[in-house]
Amino acid sequence: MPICNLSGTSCGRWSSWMCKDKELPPVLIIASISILGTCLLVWVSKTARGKAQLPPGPRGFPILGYLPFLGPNLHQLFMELAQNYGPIYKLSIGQKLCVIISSPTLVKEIVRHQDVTFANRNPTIAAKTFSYGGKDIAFAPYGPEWRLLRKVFVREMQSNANLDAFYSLRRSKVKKSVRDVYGKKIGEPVDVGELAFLTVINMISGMFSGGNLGQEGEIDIGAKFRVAVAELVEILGKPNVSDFFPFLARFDIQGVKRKMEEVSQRIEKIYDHVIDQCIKKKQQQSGEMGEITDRKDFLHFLLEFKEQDTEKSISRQQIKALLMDIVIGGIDTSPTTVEWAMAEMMLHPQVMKKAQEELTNVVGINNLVEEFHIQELPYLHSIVKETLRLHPVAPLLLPRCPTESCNVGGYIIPKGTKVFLNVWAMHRDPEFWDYPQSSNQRGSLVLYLPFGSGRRICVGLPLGERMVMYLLATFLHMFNWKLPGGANPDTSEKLGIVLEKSTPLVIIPTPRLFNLELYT
Ligand code: HEM
Repeated sequence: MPICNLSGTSCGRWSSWMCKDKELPPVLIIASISILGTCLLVWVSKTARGKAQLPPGPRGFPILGYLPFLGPNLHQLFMELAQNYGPIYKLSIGQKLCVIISSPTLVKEIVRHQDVTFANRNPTIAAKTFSYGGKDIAFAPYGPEWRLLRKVFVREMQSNANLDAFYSLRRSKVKKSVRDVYGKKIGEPVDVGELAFLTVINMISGMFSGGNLGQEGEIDIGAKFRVAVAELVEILGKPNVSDFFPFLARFDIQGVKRKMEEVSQRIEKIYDHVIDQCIKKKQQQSGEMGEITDRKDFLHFLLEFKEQDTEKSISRQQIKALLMDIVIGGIDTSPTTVEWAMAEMMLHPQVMKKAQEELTNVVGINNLVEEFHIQELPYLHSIVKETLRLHPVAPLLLPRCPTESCNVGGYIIPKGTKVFLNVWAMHRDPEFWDYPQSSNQRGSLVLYLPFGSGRRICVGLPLGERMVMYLLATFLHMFNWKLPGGANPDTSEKLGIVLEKSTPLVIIPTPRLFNLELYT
């Protein structure tokens, strides 16, 4: 075929050498096609390599995406979807692009190799509202302010010395709960989760008020505080359509922002009162003694940083946001873990018996458990570890959000995507764990992350562990427990702000120690 005819024009300067006799030899045509084809292949494969694709994932409806298919237990649904779409997949929820990751290798990629890129959160409107737009630790963007708050929290407030200094306070709250059970509940059904919750909220509010309010003030404020915190947690756990369709945010259709503002203001008033009392006491003490030498409560530490006239100074608003973190991070996580551990032990009475034997050996049958005993209770430690493997309170951690588009497992994750790390699925993966028979792990790839990992790892880990161990040890050492009617406890889950038991564990205590004076 005369090539020049293809263009429909006469041969110009460039083609004149080809067009001598108006036809190309077949060998030249084949060679040209091969060269062109090879170039095209190289170009296509280079472009494909350079431009990674989004991960695969289910389609969902137009506009709504996968929203209509979501249920309350996202962690379970996400694990089921992983069976179809693999360890990394995407979902559109309304206008929000989400990526779910559930393999140890890819999770490591996020929390270790690309930790800085993924060190941001994607807070919901409710979370932004109670944290003054992300002035706290949990929702602050990764940067100098977040670093300063974390440093203060980890090095000063959660240092071993400071946690030890608060032991007498924790001890008095635990003793009070034992007294209450012994006084009113022997032989009666007890809601263990509620018992643990009340003990922990008393410990935590005592730790930041440091006894500045006096007995009556604490009881009065404690009651108001408990009600407000319960409301706040409920609002925080509810899905909000404005989070998935940001253009609706201004209408606040479900009233989530309004309700959160209202309850946050109530809590803020309590904080303001406690902060003022603390400032007053601090001034009195420094007037009397020049320097405060006794134990420092959380607020003392924070106020010291507030007074510094340097870039290390913390504002009153940041102090209140941080107190919110302590409350929200602390009061639901530890009691829920205690409740799960007790439920698992009710299902496996031989485990409870062994834990009680360990306590008898270490503590003594006529002594109270003290926090220093905790280090000598390896069996109880392994029960807590196994509980957090099976029932991590944050099964999807707190979602991460990349600050720039990046590549994970050969797929692109665009900037601003909400990234869920499904540790719940990882903790139960039969490829890595001999579940459910035992917690034996196979291979070195296993990841166990109930407290998260990387820069955003749980900042309250030392306090959380102490509270869980101390409470569990006390409940097991002081009482024998049985199920009403002998029925096995239900272990189905409900994901709210934390992964709770869907029905509360209600069990009956009887005293275990001979010396009944220890209960009063
Ligand atoms: C059994 C107890 C606890 C468990 C299982 C737990 C678990 C977690 C998890 C999984 C995260 C997310 C980590 C990540 O994204 O990688 C987290 C973050 C956090 N936790 Fe805990 N937590 C516990 C107790 C506490 C306590 C007692 C406090 C406060 C006193 C606390 C305060 C926080 C804060 C402020 C963050 C956000 C850290 C950041 O974004 O930099 N937690 N926790």
